[in-house]
Amino acid sequence: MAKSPHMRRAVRGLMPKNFMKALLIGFGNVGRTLVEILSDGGQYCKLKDLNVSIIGIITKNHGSLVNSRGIDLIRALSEFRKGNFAAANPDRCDLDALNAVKELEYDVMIETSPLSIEGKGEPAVTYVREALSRNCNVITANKGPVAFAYSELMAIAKDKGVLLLHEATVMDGTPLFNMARHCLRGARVTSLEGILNSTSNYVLSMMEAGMSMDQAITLAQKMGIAEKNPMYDLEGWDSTVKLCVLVNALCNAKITPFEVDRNGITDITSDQVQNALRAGKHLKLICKAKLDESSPRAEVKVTEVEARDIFSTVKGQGAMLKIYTDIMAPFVVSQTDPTLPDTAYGIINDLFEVKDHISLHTNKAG
Ligand SMILES: NC(=O)C1=CN([C@@H]2O[C@H](COP(=O)(O)OP(=O)(O)OC[C@H]3O[C@@H](n4cnc5c(N)ncnc54)[C@H](OP(=O)(O)O)[C@@H]3O)[C@@H](O)[C@H]2O)C=CC1
Ligand SMILES: N[C@@H](CC=O)C(=O)O
Repeated sequence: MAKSPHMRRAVRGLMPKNFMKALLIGFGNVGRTLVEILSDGGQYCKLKDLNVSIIGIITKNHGSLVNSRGIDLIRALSEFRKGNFAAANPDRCDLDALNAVKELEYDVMIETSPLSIEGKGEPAVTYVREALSRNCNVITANKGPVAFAYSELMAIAKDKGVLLLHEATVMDGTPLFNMARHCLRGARVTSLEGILNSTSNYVLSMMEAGMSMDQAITLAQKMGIAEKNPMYDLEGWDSTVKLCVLVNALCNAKITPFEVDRNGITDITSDQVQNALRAGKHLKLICKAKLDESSPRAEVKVTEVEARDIFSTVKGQGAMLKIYTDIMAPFVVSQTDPTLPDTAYGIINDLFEVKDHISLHTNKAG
């Protein structure tokens, strides 16, 4: 591959040998939180062995930073807090995501651009496909690629001998896909049931406490947990894509979001929430998938759950997944009050997996 100006960019600082080079697509709530944690030298002592260096940060409207020897992350964060990467930053450039994915040299691409339902996961599906095709590992927090193109992308990853990981896509950093990969071997997942969207559960909980839907949505946006387009949360799309990721990854089945029978919480009124509460019940956006037949059946629906139902214990932005298998009795994975560091941790956990993979397999074409 010809060396582009971005690859020859000025060398500042020293990147020790064996550092994993990461290209970060997106520098929003998730991307920035990840960088804050990675750049916070002393606080997280168990991260010191990760040895990751971010060589590119790409945004859509806020410019990009590229340095093949590693970006100064503290400077990037501090400049971005003032609104943008500074024009005086020697790493600043206008490289867009597709060209960055195609041109730069990196070991792992981290995808944190927004979910797109209308675009069926694009342009992130293309970014992931391009990175995998270049023998690069991929970690995505964006659910689009794994909800819309799971089998195609996994086949490329397998063919190239690289990893496509997505722990942060469902229940943030809660070890769900890692757990399934290592601890569900030999068991067939037959059904899934869960509350998977933090924002809608938060909104319903706040409406129980007397807040209006609009006030609650504004708070969820301030917390950084709502999608860029919050209607994806409220109309059940985010739950739907998460359910698809779970079905595709845990059940080895093929499903895309448009095959899910979906509704959301947009039409739910405060009166309905309060009436349920008076009857000792709670309104919850419940996701269900059944894998018994040849093609999976999946739905996302507002459901009145009894106080004794385990899903009624999911408060605020919490989430819960009940997993049914052919061998064991159903078990539950639950998450309390996740915030952005939880999502960033999902990516960090995947980075450790990529690091191990790279040290085991040295078949990167370069
Ligand atoms: N927030 C959360 O709690 C969680 C989010 N996720 C997922 O993680 C992803 C990121 O979420 P979040 O950080 O909150 O989103 P934000 O909207 O805060 O940030 C998105 C970032 O992606 C950039 N971007 C937008 N379009 C493109 C594009 N076409 N190519 C390259 N970069 C692009 C944006 O740049 P610019 O600002 O310049 O437009 C911005 O830097 C989403 O897919 C979301 O579903 C997953 C788990 C939890
Ligand atoms: N918008 C999502 C963020 C995490 O995936 C949610 O509310 O759950």
